[in-house]
Amino acid sequence: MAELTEELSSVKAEEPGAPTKDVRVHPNPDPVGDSRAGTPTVIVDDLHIIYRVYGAATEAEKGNAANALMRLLKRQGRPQMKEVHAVRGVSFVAHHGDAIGIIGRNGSGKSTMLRAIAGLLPPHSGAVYTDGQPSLLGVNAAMMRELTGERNIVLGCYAMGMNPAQVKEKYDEIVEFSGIGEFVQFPMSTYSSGMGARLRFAIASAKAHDVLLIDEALATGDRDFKRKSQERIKQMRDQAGTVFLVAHNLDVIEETCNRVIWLHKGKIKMDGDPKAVLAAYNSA
Ligand SMILES: Nc1ncnc2c1ncn2[C@@H]1O[C@H](COP(=O)(O)OP(=O)(O)OP(=O)(O)O)[C@@H](O)[C@H]1O
Repeated sequence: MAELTEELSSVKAEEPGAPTKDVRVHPNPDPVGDSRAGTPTVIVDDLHIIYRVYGAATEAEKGNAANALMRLLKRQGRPQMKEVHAVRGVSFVAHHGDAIGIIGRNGSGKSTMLRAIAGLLPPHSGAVYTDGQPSLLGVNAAMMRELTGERNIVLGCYAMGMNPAQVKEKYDEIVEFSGIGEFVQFPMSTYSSGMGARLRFAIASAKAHDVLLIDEALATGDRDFKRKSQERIKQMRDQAGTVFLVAHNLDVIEETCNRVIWLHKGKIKMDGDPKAVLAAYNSA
């Protein structure tokens, strides 16, 4: 309970029955200009996410005649459900104006945690509280590959809640930012993975987001695009948005984020200043 600050108490007081322990509050070390900057925007409280995989069998349970006979004799069905405990008791508080890098080895739970913050995965236990609507921009963000870039821009903008006049106003800027040029008239199935990623980011970032979750979407862009996208993330922070960035490219994390969370086997191994966390991660 020592780690629970007054700030968090006041936010969580509005949630009847909300758990009040094991939440780490991290002060924003680099607050930006907006008056909301520094106030909590995402609270993750002792979050556990468990996937259930049906029909998965261990080596020992795999289908051989002896195992099948034993199951028949014991009147058991096929090997049942397996559980993957992907996020194991994660707690932290993010603030308006934060850009938080999430790092960790393959399978450490980064994407799972982002999907849970976006509300796409229900917690097994614990909770996620958000101020504003989180938007997840991932490698597989919904785009229609058979449609042109142009159609995807229009549909993507509508999906983010823009009206036709706003789409018209933003269209040229999105094409310009994505740098895909005349390819905007081509089906997205003809795009390289970098071009697709640039267009996705250009569409998603055309709107101000309370909480934008970016999962490896910047990984395939070239240097020029990385610079532009980092500049745009900075603008979002200035507008008091909160950005979460999952990336294996640690340079992008270091240049873009004011805070880094290192996940290891579903738990937070370290949380703090990017330089310190990245140094520890690199020497692990
Ligand atoms: N849909 C799913 N069903 C079952 N298990 C899953 C599913 N998605 C992820 N997992 C498991 O959850 C754990 C965490 O996976 P996750 O994708 O969140 O890790 P990650 O840190 O994002 O990995 P990477 O760096 O490889 O993208 C892994 O053990 C993975 O096998």
